[in-house]
Amino acid sequence: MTAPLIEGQDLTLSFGGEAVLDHVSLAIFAGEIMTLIGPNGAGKSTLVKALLGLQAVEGGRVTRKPGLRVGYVPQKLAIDRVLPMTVKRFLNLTHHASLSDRVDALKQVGASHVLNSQIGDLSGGETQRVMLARALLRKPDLLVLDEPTQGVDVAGQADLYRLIETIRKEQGCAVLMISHDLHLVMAKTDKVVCFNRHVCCSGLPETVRQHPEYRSLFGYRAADAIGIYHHEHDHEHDLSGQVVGGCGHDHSHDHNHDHGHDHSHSHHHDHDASRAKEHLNG
Ligand SMILES: Nc1ncnc2c1ncn2[C@@H]1O[C@H](COP(=O)(O)OP(=O)(O)OP(=O)(O)O)[C@@H](O)[C@H]1O
Repeated sequence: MTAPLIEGQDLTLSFGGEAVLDHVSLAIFAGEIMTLIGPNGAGKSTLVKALLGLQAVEGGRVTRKPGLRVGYVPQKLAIDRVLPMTVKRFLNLTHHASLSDRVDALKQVGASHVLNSQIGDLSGGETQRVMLARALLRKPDLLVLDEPTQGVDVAGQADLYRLIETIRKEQGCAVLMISHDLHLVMAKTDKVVCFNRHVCCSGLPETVRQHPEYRSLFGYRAADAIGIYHHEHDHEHDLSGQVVGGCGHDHSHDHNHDHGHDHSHSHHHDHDASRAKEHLNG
């Protein structure tokens, strides 16, 4: 097997005494689309930064292929949107690219029309495309996208995932993404890593969607992503609604766990089923 582009082995890191990376091992290989999913505060962005060498870890080792070129689109735009700046100029900020390269990069992401627009005037979808174009100017072996569809409406989200797939095909680059769009991820990813401070489960989307830890983390949204409703509980909740057992560490974070009542036994939830259907229909 060829060497991975990036490999993290047994990574550990704590913030304020709380483990954010708890013995995490992960490898990303050339040409694959890998998506990290997990609840808010699960440590996904921290893991990505650790893999890119932007965040120091306390234990473990990160190995990157020598000469690896990475195009990284972070979660938060580090530019002042009030500052007057055209897209043309923005694309030239971090490294100089010829005008024709900038025009080509915008064409690749279907955003040629914004070349002379002000950054602050772009829609959510256009902003994400410009950020992608900027990452592509590095001719990356690996594109790293932290929530590429933030600020983008539902129809636009599907378009963006299609675009990412096309870019992967045309450029032959690997893609490492963080996403909350479960159903789209399940359709457009080679490998899914379900993450909550440690790797809960990983593999093909079909494999992960069968996994009890995936279901326990995402509740009815997991069913939404599957397209059928069949919810089995493999874990229990304590009185405050925290998950006991299963993948759920005892964090004070939102687990996206949408159960307001106690159910410490295994059964099917009709009310959640109808909500999942509503979600699917609407
Ligand atoms: N530099 C830092 N110093 C202290 N705490 C941090 C730092 N970076 C992240 N954290 C904390 O670590 C935890 C994980 O954060 P992280 O942003 O990695 O989660 P995430 O899974 O990407 O979340 P989200 O889905 O909400 O973006 C959070 O509790 C966060 O507050």
